[in-house]
Amino acid sequence: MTLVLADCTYSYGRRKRPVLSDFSYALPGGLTILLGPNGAGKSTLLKMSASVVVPESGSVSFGRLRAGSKEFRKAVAWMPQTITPLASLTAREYVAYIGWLKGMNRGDAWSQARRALQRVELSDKADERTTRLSGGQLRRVGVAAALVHDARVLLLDEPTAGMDPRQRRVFRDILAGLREDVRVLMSTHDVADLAEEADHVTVLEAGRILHSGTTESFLAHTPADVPQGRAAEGAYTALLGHGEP
Ligand SMILES: Nc1ncnc2c1ncn2[C@@H]1O[C@H](COP(=O)(O)OP(=O)(O)OP(=O)(O)O)[C@@H](O)[C@H]1O
Repeated sequence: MTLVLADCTYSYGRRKRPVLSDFSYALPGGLTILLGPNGAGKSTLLKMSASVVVPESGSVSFGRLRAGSKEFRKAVAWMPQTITPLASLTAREYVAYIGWLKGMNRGDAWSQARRALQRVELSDKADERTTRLSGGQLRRVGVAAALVHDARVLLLDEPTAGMDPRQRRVFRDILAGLREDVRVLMSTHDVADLAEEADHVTVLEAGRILHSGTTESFLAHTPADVPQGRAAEGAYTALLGHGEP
């Protein structure tokens, strides 16, 4: 059972050209990295998959769960690209609030928020107002919020942006420690980020899938003259034929 987008079209405003047109995608198992240049449609794809925005046509589902249903909301977690700090909420309250929005009862949301903050090593900031956190700390609050309700699909929009190297390591360990049946789709501009851990790579350009397959099949695009350690970058550049990560 997986997350499936079938023939989805979405545009920001009636007169705008669709960002995604008749777009179909089935999220593979394990960890999938979503790559693509600025404006390719990665955030839009993640938002549509999370049912945060609704396609004009087509459908989004997770097994028998239709996007928008309460069960779908519980099963699918989304971490936005920008975590908006709220002066009235501490880190723990923020994470618990997301848990509550996802259908947890207040008690569970409160206790699981503590545990989720522990996982991102932010226990010492649990009672700090979110407006007083650094950019990297806020992203970790975002990761904790995505983890709090034990979702079966995690949709993460540039989760590692702004994280220091130690926190990236912690994040990798979190991914490695997820239950085997949890599927993750995460966007990143750091092409080498998680290239070793990822099971699959999907590359978007201008709303189209340029490549979607195993990490091995992605790395097979690496030109022969690319130095060691830069294979992922080489494969990405070769696939795009141009362009920056
Ligand atoms: N709220 C919005 N209103 C209007 N247009 C938007 C909005 N959000 C995104 N777009 C447009 O939709 C297209 C895809 O944007 P999207 O954010 O999905 O790309 P992305 O691949 O995530 O980019 P980035 O790597 O810069 O985060 C872009 O052309 C962008 O200008």
